[in-house]
Amino acid sequence: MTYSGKTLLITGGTGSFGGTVLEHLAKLDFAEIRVFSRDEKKQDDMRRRLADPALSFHIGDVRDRDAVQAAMRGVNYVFHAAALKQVPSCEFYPIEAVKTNVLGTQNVLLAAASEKVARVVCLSTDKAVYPINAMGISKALMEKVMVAESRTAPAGTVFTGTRYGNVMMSRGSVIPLFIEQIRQKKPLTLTDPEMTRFMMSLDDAVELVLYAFEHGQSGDMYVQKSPSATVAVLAEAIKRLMGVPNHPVTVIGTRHGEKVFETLLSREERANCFDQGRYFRVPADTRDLNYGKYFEDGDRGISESADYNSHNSERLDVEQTMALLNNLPLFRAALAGGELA
Ligand SMILES: O=c1ccn([C@@H]2O[C@H](COP(=O)(O)OP(=O)(O)O[C@H]3O[C@H](CO)[C@H](O)[C@H](O)[C@H]3O)[C@@H](O)[C@H]2O)c(=O)[nH]1
Repeated sequence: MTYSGKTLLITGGTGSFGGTVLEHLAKLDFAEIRVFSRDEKKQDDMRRRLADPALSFHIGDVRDRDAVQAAMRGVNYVFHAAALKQVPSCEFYPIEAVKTNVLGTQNVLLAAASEKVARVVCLSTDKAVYPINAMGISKALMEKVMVAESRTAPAGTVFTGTRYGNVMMSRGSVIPLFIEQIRQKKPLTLTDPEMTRFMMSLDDAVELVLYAFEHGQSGDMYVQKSPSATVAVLAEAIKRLMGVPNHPVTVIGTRHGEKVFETLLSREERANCFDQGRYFRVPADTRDLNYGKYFEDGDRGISESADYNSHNSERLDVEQTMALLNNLPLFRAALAGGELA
């Protein structure tokens, strides 16, 4: 596809997703890329760092429909990345998660529909599937809002979503934490050695969003097939790569709001999705609101299906996890003594 003359808006564009997607987009020839976010300092840092005349910066909050609408004028495409995504803060302030993740998404989609935007991709997380914490619950509702709005969107406006798992080396996540603990000669704090997580790089996450952007039909959710690792394997891989195989480990137990594994596709979604090689496409549920059917028609496919989770996906061993980590520029920079994000 050619994007010359087109304008893209990225909500939450100063975050780690925004920074990486902009590197990928530089090759795609957009006329203008608008970054919409709340923090003027982060915008100013990004403006200086990238010094790109195609980039423009818009201060605003997705909770504010007028601000979203104003930023959306003349826009062709939207990546909706703005979110409250930290599990503990959403746990203590669930209504704040609803305001940003649910109502904010509705604002983005309604503004996009009224401004005749061609495509919107909403970013979600594996924590939205069988959710147990407020962050995951709010993201699950966000996905429902995306699918519901896709049903009534005007012709020519396509809403899609992506769901991805843990992004390795992302700010505040376990890998930089373990690196820091090794640097400070403190024991690694393992929650539960058998706990598993999907392992994705930031580039994988960006490629998934670009795939949904280019191929998605309205109401589709896209998921990337991802390998997973236990926390014990991850810790072992980091210790070996940092040359301290005997570094001590303490098991601290499961944290507030944490699951022993994450799920990228529910049983029902897996029964109804399309396998597209690297990705699964989950089409929108096109059943109507006919409760008679709901009580009379079951689906054997669902009964026989299993969900796609980090316990039953391809499991990485220590060597494979080391290879994956070694492929991450941010990890290699950290090994060389660089600053952690
Ligand atoms: O000291 C620690 C911290 C984490 N872990 C384990 O490492 C895995 C990954 O933990 P992260 O904190 O990196 O990732 P989470 O799956 O907990 O979720 C993270 O990613 C989410 C986005 O999907 C949110 O941003 C959330 O707040 C953030 O913690 C988990 O099994 C966790 O139990 C440890 O063993 N020890």
